[in-house]
Amino acid sequence: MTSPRSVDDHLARVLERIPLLHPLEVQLLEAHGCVLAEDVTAPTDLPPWDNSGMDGYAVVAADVEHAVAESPVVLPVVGDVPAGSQVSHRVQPGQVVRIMTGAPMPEGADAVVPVEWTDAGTESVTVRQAAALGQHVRRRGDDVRAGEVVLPQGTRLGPAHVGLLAAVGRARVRVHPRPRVVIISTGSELVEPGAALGHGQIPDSNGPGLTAAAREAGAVVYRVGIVPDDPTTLLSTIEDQLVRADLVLTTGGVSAGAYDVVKEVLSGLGTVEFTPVAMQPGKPQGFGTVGPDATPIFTLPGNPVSAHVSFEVFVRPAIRRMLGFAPLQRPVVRARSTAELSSRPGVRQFLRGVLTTGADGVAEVAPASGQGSHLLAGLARANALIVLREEVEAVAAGDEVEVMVLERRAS
Ligand SMILES: Nc1nc2c(c(=O)[nH]1)N[C@H]1C(S)=C(S)[C@@H](COP(=O)(O)OP(=O)(O)OC[C@H]3O[C@@H](n4cnc5c(N)ncnc54)[C@H](O)[C@@H]3O)O[C@H]1N2
Ligand code: MOO
Ligand SMILES: [Mg+2]
Repeated sequence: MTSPRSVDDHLARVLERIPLLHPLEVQLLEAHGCVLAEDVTAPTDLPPWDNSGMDGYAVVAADVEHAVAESPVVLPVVGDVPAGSQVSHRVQPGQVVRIMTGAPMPEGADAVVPVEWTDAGTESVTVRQAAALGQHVRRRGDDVRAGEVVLPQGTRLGPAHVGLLAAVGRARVRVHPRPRVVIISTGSELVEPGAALGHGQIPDSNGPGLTAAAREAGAVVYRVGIVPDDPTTLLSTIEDQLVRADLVLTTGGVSAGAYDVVKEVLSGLGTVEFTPVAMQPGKPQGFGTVGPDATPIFTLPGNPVSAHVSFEVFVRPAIRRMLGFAPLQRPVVRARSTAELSSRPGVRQFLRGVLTTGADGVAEVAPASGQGSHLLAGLARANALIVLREEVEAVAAGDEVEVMVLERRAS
């Protein structure tokens, strides 16, 4: 039996073989959540022209400088500029134009009197309060200057970035695209969730669970479904799926069982290596590339918790690398353990944990009940993984431990 590799060594070998996906031009909304692969410059100033910051009246500030409630100034309204109006107006001293928020300032006007400071007149208006020079005028270019890089390459596009791209007139943009991940659950005991169960059968929970995990990590996921423990079917399924995959994930069939067909089929195909990793759960791991395009493939262990933990430790960083994200890992914090813990030396232990803030404001983590690799409900209760590194053998209650924070929050 091959001697186990460390988690760090296995992860490094995996990441060496994971490419950053080539940039593609995609529709603006498809780019949401992706990493920008170009510097985006603004073709024009933003705002593109001076405009009103208030619904009110565009005035010459000097005309209203003495306006007060007891001695208002009355001026003729010579035009009306709703937002979107394409008519250009001009204001001469002694005149005003009614204007709405966002509408272009008429030539000659240099301040806006909000409607609340007036009688809201349409033929003439009574102004009861002075507007200072430039007041409530939003200047051309005060947000963005023409030619300015508004978003540099490498920006991960969140909602405000998508809005800004639209504001500078971009309908398409170059990004590192989402990797297409194919997920195959292997096991002759598996049936689709919801189907009637015969003796010895269980629903496929890895397929849906890892589909959700890969989506959350930013991938586009094709869940192929269930493949029985039959080498021919498995081989043809993998070969068929390669055309649409940037990454393949299988679960099950990689341990020491008589029907562990993933190992059997992939050992003779591509460069897949089956190496135990010194971790618990998640010991049996396989990784390599298959097919003409050297598509990376992970063969994850079948036990549901082992599959999810392996995803967190190896697959999620790989998906993030393809997307161009940094950092690749989940955030790690230190927290006080509420319980005594133990771990085998030389093995990195990942315990499901519930991370909270203690009464004294210090982060505190409690092991979620049950740590067996088949106990999925315990994983669903957890919002963190307690990481006991190789050199750790025992943790006393109250000691600090390393905690990998999962995005899910305990309710
Ligand atoms: N003799 C040995 N037996 C096992 C060893 C070992 O070293 N020697 N390792 C154990 C460890 S650790 C793990 S982890 C598992 C990994 O096994 P496989 O990857 O070969 O997975 P299977 O045997 O196919 O399934 C294991 C377990 O998980 C259930 N399973 C599988 N796929 C799914 C799915 N899609 N949804 C829900 N549940 C699934 C399956 O029914 C089994 O109960 O091997 C240990 N054994
Ligand atoms: O290493 Mo296995 O992944 O415990 O259950
Ligand atoms: Mg097995």
